[in-house]
Amino acid sequence: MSIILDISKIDMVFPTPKGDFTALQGVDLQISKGEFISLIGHSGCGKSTVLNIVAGIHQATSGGVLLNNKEVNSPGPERAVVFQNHSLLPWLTSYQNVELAVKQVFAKTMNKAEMHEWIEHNLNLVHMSHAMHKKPDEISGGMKQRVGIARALAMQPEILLMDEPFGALDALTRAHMQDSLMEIQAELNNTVIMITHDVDEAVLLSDRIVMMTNGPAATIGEILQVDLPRPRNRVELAQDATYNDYRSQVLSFLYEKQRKIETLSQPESKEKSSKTKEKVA
Ligand SMILES: Nc1ncnc2c1ncn2[C@@H]1O[C@H](COP(=O)(O)OP(=O)(O)OP(=O)(O)O)[C@@H](O)[C@H]1O
Repeated sequence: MSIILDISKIDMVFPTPKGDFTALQGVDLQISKGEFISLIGHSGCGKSTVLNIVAGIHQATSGGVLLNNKEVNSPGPERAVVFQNHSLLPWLTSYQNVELAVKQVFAKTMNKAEMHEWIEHNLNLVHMSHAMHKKPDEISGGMKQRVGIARALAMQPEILLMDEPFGALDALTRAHMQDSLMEIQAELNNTVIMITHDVDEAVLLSDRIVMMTNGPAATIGEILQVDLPRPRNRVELAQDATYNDYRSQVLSFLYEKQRKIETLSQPESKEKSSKTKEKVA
């Protein structure tokens, strides 16, 4: 398969009042077209920093990112980002939120009728046609997240970047969203990088799970290839020995090899790392 994204030897150093802080060191990852990659690691290890560099929001201190052999150094519609908190504009309806993105990308290539059809098509993909004229405060958290995904998909990005997209949802809604995302990806063959704290979510959705070491100077510790046939069914997989073996390998990396040492002098990391544990329990 062809490499679409080349993350090459990335270091990221943030200047802070206490001096330079090396967040990432030597992060190197090549991603093929159509791959679903999860980034997992303890809180604060640098997952969002990696995603933000790929999104073009941050510039790596050294090393760089190539998308289809072109250097990434600013945000662009070919890399759509879905955040945990949907980030819809509250004064616009679901339809209008998607429309805004579509106009940004396709104003020169689509006429009005084509745009209308394309917006409806993408809202349909995430099963939101029935509420497309509602504003964000009139729909549930899961529905808002669906609109955020429709907006990202409607830009026809080369890569979908998802930063804990389902982190704020209840378990049942989360499961529905994961299933929808798997269906959409099977249909569109999107290349996806998703940050998650949820081991089951990572194994269920991914082709590869990229496990990051704890910072400072975090890097990729291990990469797990998930060779489970698709379509994947969560109920059947719960009993599947291979699935459970993958799950154990991720847990072992997080809680044995990269055990997060919590001390009283690190109240913030203590609070943050409990986020990972909750999802795992
Ligand atoms: N702009 C910045 N200036 C200084 N330090 C930063 C900056 N952005 C991130 N960091 C630090 O870099 C490290 C990595 O942060 P990052 O947000 O990428 O971690 P993360 O793995 O995504 O965390 P979480 O899972 O909690 O979202 C952290 O120690 C963080 O405090």
